[in-house]
Amino acid sequence: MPPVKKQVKKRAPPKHKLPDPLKPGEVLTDSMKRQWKVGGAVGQGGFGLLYAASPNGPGTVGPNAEYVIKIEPHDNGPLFSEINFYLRTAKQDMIRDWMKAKKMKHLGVPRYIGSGSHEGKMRLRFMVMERFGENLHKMFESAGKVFTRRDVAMLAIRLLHTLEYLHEHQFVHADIKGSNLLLGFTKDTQDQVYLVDYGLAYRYLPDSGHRDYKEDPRKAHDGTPEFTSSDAHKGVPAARRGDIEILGYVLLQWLCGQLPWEDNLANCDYLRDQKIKYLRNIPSLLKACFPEGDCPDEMRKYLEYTSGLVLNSSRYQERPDYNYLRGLFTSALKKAGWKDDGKFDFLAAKPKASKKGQIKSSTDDDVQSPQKGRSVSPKKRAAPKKKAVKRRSDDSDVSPPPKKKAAPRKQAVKKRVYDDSDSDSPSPKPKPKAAKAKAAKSRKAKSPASKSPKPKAAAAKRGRKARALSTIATQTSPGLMARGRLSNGT
Ligand SMILES: Nc1ncnc2c1ncn2[C@@H]1O[C@H](COP(=O)(O)OP(=O)(O)OP(=O)(O)O)[C@@H](O)[C@H]1O
Repeated sequence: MPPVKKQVKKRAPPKHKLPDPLKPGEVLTDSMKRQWKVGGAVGQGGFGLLYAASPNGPGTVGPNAEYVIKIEPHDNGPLFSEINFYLRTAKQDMIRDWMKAKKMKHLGVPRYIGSGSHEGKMRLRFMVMERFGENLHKMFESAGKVFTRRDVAMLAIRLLHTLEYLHEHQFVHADIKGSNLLLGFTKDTQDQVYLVDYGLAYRYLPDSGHRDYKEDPRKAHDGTPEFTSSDAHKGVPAARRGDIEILGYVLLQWLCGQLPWEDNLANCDYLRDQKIKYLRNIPSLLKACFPEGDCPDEMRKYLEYTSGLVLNSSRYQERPDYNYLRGLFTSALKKAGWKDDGKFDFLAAKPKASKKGQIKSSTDDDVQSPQKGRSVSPKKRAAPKKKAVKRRSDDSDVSPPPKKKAAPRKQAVKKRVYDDSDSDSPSPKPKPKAAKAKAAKSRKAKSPASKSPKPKAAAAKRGRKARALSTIATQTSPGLMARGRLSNGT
């Protein structure tokens, strides 16, 4: 891993505003005239708020309410994009029909429930969603920054189903990562994993046909730095192969603990070059991630497939072979004698559920490594500073934010800064060797030959660091954008 330490110029986040908080008991009426009563706050995004909610009725909204309402100021962009995605892609009957046709019990795409505008002190846009539980990034941290091979295989199968659905409905997600993957809310639904946050979702296949391969440095590096695709690093419109690549990095990180380029997340050109370098030489990527040579075969094959797909610009519009990729993981499970029962090993490492089975919110306490029962200090495990750049899809069925907010080029940028600092100081250095050794031990413990017990140590969860996020919302018009070219290695 080269010790790259280039100076990074950071752009200041664009100005944005958070919505005024809603009062518990406030009633919102959606575009179908259904009324929703707001309960307590359950989350905060970059510049939106989430509340528990129930259909309007007598009494207050309880802690186990089945819905959440996400609100943003009306002239912000991301929620506008998200609602557009949900309306086109995630209507309940669409998802039901797909699952029926594929004989599936679960699909990790949240159903569209409703949306609307609300006039209060400030004009708000809101969306009603099903309520979900804990996110996989927190689970990953609680599990000592490594998931077992069995868990990764079960997750990969579910996520490839989810991506296939999105892709077959003309969209790519473009920001797949643990913090956007939520488990079901109740104990009974914790085998279900939902992909949320469609603020970056992109309609790669509009009615006019698949987008063209066009590099544009001005749009480069959208997404979450460590995971985003080579195409995104070059400013190429997001396509299906990008989601496959991003998922590959996420799975790889879950298995080995840390990606080789996490030493300099602030430098997006470095990340692009590293990813392309390693894609051209998968054995070197595996060596960097698994120094003990214990990379699961299914992961190696997944990466080899991804490399072929991504490094060849003539395969930009290709439909990924979801069956082949899922088959890698189902065969691995079968070969090892593991059942795909959705009973994730990492759940055994998670703090106890509350009385009614809901997952408790996280704390900033130390996290115990379930594999070793060892405590890992928060300092060592602090996430490096990361930010995701978001650009809105340009097809919409909902009324767009007002034009006064639009930038001249009609493009939306949703910029996310993890951690509460926006300083230019370099990211905290990860500890590659320790993480890799831990990951190797965990993989061994879960190898087909061994039958080690599931981790029992109750792990306290750490709270996520505060985030700052900004958006300028506008309409994107790729045809108007100038076409720059970077060396792309294709
Ligand atoms: N349906 C849901 N049920 C429960 N919690 C949710 C749901 N959707 C999102 N959350 C949680 O709310 C928080 C913010 O949600 P989300 O990521 O969608 O917002 P955002 O504005 O896109 O934020 P960011 O992109 O900065 O993460 C996250 O912590 C997420 O885990």
